[in-house]
Amino acid sequence: MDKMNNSTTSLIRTKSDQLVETIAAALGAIKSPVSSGGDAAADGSGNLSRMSSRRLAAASPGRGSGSVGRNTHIRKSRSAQMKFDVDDLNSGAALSRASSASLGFSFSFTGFTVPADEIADSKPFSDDEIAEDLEAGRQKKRLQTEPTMPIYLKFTDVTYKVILKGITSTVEKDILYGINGCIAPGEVLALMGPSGSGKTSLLSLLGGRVREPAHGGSITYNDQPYSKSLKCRIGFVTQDDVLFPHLTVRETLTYAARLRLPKTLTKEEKDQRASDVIYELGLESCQDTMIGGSFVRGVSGGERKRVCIGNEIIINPSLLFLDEPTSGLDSTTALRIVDTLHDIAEAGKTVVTTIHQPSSRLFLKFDKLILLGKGSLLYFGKVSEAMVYFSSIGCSPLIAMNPAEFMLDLANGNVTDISVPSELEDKVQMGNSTTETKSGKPAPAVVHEYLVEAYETRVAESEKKKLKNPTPVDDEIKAKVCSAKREWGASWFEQYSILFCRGLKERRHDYFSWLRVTQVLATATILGLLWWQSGSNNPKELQDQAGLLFFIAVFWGFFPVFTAIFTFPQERAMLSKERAADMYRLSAYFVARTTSDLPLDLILPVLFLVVVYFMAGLRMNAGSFFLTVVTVFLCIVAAQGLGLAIGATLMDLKKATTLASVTVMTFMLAGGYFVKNVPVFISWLRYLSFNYHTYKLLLKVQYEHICDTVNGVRIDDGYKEVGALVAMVIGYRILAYLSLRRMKLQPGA
Ligand SMILES: Nc1ncnc2c1ncn2[C@@H]1O[C@H](COP(=O)(O)OP(=O)(O)OP(=O)(O)O)[C@@H](O)[C@H]1O
Repeated sequence: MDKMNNSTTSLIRTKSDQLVETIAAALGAIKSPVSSGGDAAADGSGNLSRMSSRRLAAASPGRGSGSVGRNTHIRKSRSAQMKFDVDDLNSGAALSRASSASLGFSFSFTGFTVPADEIADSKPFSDDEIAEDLEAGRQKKRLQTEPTMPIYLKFTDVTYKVILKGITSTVEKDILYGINGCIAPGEVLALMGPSGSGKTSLLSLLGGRVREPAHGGSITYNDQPYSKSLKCRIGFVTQDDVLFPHLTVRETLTYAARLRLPKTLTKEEKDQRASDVIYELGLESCQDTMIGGSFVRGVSGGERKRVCIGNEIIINPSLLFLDEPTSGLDSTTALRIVDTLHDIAEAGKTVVTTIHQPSSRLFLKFDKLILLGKGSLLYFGKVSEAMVYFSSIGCSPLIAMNPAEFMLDLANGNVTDISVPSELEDKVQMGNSTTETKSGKPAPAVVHEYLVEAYETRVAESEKKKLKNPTPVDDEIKAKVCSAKREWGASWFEQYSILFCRGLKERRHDYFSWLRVTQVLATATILGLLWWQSGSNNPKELQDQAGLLFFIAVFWGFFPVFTAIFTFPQERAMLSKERAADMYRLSAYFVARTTSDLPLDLILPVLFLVVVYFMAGLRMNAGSFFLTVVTVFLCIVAAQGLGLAIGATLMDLKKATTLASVTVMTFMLAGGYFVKNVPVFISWLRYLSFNYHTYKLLLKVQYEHICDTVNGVRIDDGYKEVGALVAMVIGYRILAYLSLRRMKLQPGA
């Protein structure tokens, strides 16, 4: 028997266990400056050992409870700190390898990763191997992420309401009613509840994503209120995957690293971090695949979700919020993602995630749980103690049931296959139709009321008292949270150039879209054929040719407006998300976004004019051709400005296209070709029309050497027209920029 035990033990003793012992001994000898001597070392090794064998422990509901007791979070956070101490000793590599090996998924927040199959081998370590590992760790130390600042998140009596503005009245809708809870570094908190129970709202509030003072109660980070400096310490993964569909996985993460990582890192170091994250999240095989979207096939849903998580963990956040990271994924992929979250938490981060219908295996992996029902708190505490709590209030499953399903049923007020306490049964027996359903079970509203009351009377007060205890962090760390200083990852010019390149890459398919090129060339050829070698030798010919010039002014005034309208409404979600994370200055984004389209704006009209100009036999000299190209270019940029301004102001494609079509039509009619004798009271309209100024300039370029007036339009020096177009180019863009500035960030974005 003993023999058998011994062999089993030796099998269970993996490389990590041996390493843990070695490191614990080393720690004991060296005495890390952060840990408090031998005790801390022992504690740390215990935790490290727990981490490496977490997979075994996670399967048990008792995980994180029992002997670990009330101080789990403090000890866990110590474990996280210990991890960094250990990393400092260059030994973290093998430890995290061992922990990821059991997941079959290579993840290490220390930056050292090795393919899972390489690690899975359970052959005991030799001393030489350990030395090699330590040596490797020393060599790769520069790849490590900097230690995370621990953040304890506490929230007390959090309420939230939205104001719904109707046509005649304004209604207030309560979303959350007095939610309490806390989470420490090293822990993963799950927010669970039926659809519409307020999970996303609570997550957005905790993540500092709700700006308006519509919420009550207190939310603190290391006992300090939210401040802008926290933005760069918070990662927020939204429910919808907001990514650029035409960028590859590597490009997405590289641009995020370049924009978000601090200026102290070089470009190479930032790119290396992106590579580390790709490796850590197991995205190597799809790193050069496009993300994809509704119209483009790309990476799978699980991979996309991991890219979203990578986008956030790349900044090494202290707090990571995730809105339904496992929705729509199969249970194995979901499990992988939750394992990843655990690995992230183990590195000293505080992780909060909403979760929808988890499997029982997945559910038991979380440390803490908040169960919401219609915006009220039904349970807050350890996951492992949730079932005990519900049975203590008289609610237990009558058949074998996934605990998450049982709790969601309760939160929905559905007590089929669930035993209810005598209090509720009594209400049913009284035969009141409002308290009883057809099946003789208490009505959902009654169950909800009972659960809310039970939590408030039995647990809420003692939990609130616990929340008043100060968090165990230094004043220096607390002060860092309050600092109002906002730090950009890159200078304005760097932000501009990164965003410019990203814009070019994202829209490269547009630039070389044969559809657009064909559209322009086909129109040009038809125009060339219709006006084939037209002359300007007599007034009739002149009038005919002026018609072509007017059409050119209208064509290049019309298209840019309608393409530019889509720019900001389409990128709204991305802009909201990136601005909420303070990734860049709005001005850098705006200038980059508007200038990255310019190359195409120049290529297409040149192609168009090369065909039309020579087919239609317009004035044959290089100067005239060049001035015609410049005029058309000015018209395009002015028209684009109008489109950008309309799109940014309305941020609604339907409204924007309606307004744009009316405006473009008005400008076209006021352009000076169709109506000559415009009434004085409306004649000012033409000065607002870019078609009018472009038409006048085109007439000047073609006919200034022949006549003073063409088709009723006077030809003068052209300065006014150029001035007006330049004013439009700038003015409309300023309007668009100001509209974007006042754009509200969407909560949860
Ligand atoms: N800005 C808003 N305007 C109107 N109603 C809102 C607003 N924000 C939230 N709500 C309402 O508040 C309730 C909670 O919404 P929330 O998105 O937080 O729920 P949820 O639990 O995350 O739901 P789901 O699981 O379906 O995503 C819902 O009834 C929702 O309609």
